Amino acid sequence: MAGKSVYVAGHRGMVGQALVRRLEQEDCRILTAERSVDLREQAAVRGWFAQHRPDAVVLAAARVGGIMANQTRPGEFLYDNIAIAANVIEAARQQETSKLLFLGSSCIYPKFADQPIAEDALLTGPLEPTNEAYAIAKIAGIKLAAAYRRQYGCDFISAMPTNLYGPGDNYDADSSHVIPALIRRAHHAKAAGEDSIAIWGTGTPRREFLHVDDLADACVLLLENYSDEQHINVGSGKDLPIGQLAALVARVVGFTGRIDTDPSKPDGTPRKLMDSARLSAMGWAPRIALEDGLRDAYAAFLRSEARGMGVTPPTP
Ligand SMILES: NC(=O)C1=CN([C@@H]2O[C@H](COP(=O)(O)OP(=O)(O)OC[C@H]3O[C@@H](n4cnc5c(N)ncnc54)[C@H](OP(=O)(O)O)[C@@H]3O)[C@@H](O)[C@H]2O)C=CC1
Ligand SMILES: C[C@H]1O[C@H](OP(=O)(O)OP(=O)(O)OC[C@H]2O[C@@H](n3cnc4c(=O)[nH]c(N)nc43)[C@H](O)[C@@H]2O)[C@@H](O)[C@@H](O)C1=O
Repeated sequence: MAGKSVYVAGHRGMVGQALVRRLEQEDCRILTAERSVDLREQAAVRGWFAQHRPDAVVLAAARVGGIMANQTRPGEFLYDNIAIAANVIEAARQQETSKLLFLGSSCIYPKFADQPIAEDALLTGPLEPTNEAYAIAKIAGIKLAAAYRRQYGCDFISAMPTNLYGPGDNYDADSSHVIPALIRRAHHAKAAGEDSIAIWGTGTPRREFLHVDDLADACVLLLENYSDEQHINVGSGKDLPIGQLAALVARVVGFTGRIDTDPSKPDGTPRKLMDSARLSAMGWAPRIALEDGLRDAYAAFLRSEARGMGVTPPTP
């Protein structure tokens, strides 16, 4: 990284913000693009790359959302993510970018893959229907990076993060992932003195969570040390049922009421714990335990609520 220019695509998002925080500790120049550069537009992306010619790219821009957003807006998730991946990867090839890291997601794996899921489970079975569109776009991105390595010799690599959370998350009630949704719901129920909250689905699906700062460390390690076609899993190695997660979030937030389930909402895949042994062998390990990470995320939520209301945030 020393002396290189690194373009963080999607720097306003949760992962992009974490990457910028992490790259600020490196001897590199961070490049970002205005949001007016719509990465779905081929000419805009080509123009930006021709002007800035980054040495390295981390592709953390995507149409992202939780289970409900994925299920109800598959057209956007498929089109936007295919277009963003194709435009950025092709522009990087044209401008001879020396390193590119594409970010996929653990939802690329078959719904009933053996657990923990190793990288070679890709394309061995049917996908989870709630996020099939997003998964297909992400698989296309992995395959494009791999094909460009094979055909053109581009040093393009891919990482598959598990479910992420942390500062800068999306707290929208309908489109968010489970952790920000539960933080928000428990916080507002506590403030309103309500005696219960409901979680979507049955509470039995298991999920593996990783704090976004641990992902940023993994990305820098891969950028500096990894150069191969094989995509790399990035997970914490631990999962838990959503019902238990909800109890943990309630404890962190200080909500003491009942936690009900809402089986009319989708459960999604029953389990997607990844095998991250390849990355561990390179010397990476997560540093942030789930409960500590949830406290950090709740503090960030309080800061963002306070900014919205123009007041000083309370202590969590
Ligand atoms: N969050 C998670 O749990 C996981 C995320 N990932 C991957 O990590 C990456 C980042 O996700 P995350 O940070 O959570 O998502 P966010 O939604 O927080 O950030 C995505 C960023 O991409 C930008 N973006 C979206 N569309 C365009 C576009 N057409 N042109 C320019 N910029 C665009 C968004 O800008 P704007 O908001 O202005 O539209 C936003 O800043 C994605 O590739 C995602 O697939 C992988 C596994 C899990
Ligand atoms: C990262 C990953 O994110 C998405 O997949 P997902 O893992 O299913 O993500 P999720 O965080 O939205 O839900 C996790 C679990 O939690 C349950 N759940 C309970 N209560 C709420 C709730 O209030 N909101 C949400 N969103 N989920 C809830 C929910 O029913 C599910 O069982 C993919 O579409 C895809 O984008 C992807 O790759």
